[in-house]
Amino acid sequence: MITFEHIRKTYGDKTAIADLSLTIPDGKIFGFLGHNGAGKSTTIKSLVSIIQQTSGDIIVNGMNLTEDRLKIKQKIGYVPDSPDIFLELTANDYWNLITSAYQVSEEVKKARLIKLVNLFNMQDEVETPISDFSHGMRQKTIIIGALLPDPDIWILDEPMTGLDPQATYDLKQLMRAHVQKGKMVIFSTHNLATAEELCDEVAILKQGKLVYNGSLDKLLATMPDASLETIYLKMIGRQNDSQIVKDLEGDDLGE
Ligand SMILES: Nc1ncnc2c1ncn2[C@@H]1O[C@H](COP(=O)(O)OP(=O)(O)OP(=O)(O)O)[C@@H](O)[C@H]1O
Repeated sequence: MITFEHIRKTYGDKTAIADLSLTIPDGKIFGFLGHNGAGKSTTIKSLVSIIQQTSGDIIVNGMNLTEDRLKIKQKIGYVPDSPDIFLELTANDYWNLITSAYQVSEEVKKARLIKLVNLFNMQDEVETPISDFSHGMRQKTIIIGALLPDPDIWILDEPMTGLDPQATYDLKQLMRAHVQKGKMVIFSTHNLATAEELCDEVAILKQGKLVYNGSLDKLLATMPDASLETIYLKMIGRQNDSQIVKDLEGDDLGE
């Protein structure tokens, strides 16, 4: 279980997250939703120790992140929001870097690497520099790296961006299988159809504040027959968007 207790993060005068408290249970797929700049990546980066919160505590399986950073990091597999890292390395060099940082045994590495590389259809690209990859291939390389050490907690910041339909399908299957083992998957997405299909629990952020946190089913039950997109936009979207579209494109919208 992960608990955020009154987390606040400021960048200079700007408050990116304001007094965020929520609980992420084991055995569930947990989705962070919110408009651009809502604070999803800031929340995720605090959890994976890329940045440090200005105040508040993050508790992971009973350990305080500030006190047990390394122990907690060993349990986490993280896919950042941009796959444009370590561009000079080949895919294989990158995976070797990850497995040595996580002290993954050669046996585990071999067994998992072959399966993941085959699953994501990267067999012919193992020795290619990441700089030569398309966006989706870079994304697959990072996902394989994150999952190689077999971490308990998966934290994926917009993981489907740029993935082809097959890789998206496969990743969704992996996410479901991981939580079925009682483990944890946390991800952020702008794709509300994907969130509706995958998430057990969601946190919806607006300008750094929590608008909803809880079961997706309960949220959907607030408006029977409405999609998550409809509910989400009602909660935090503009009310006058159709007028703006008409102003931009005229009245001939085929409505
Ligand atoms: N390094 C930084 N310096 C200053 N401000 C930052 C920095 N990183 C993020 N912010 C600000 O913090 C707020 C939250 O940003 P964050 O990246 O967490 O949003 P997000 O929900 O992940 O957005 P997106 O969906 O666009 O990726 C934004 O207002 C952003 O401008």
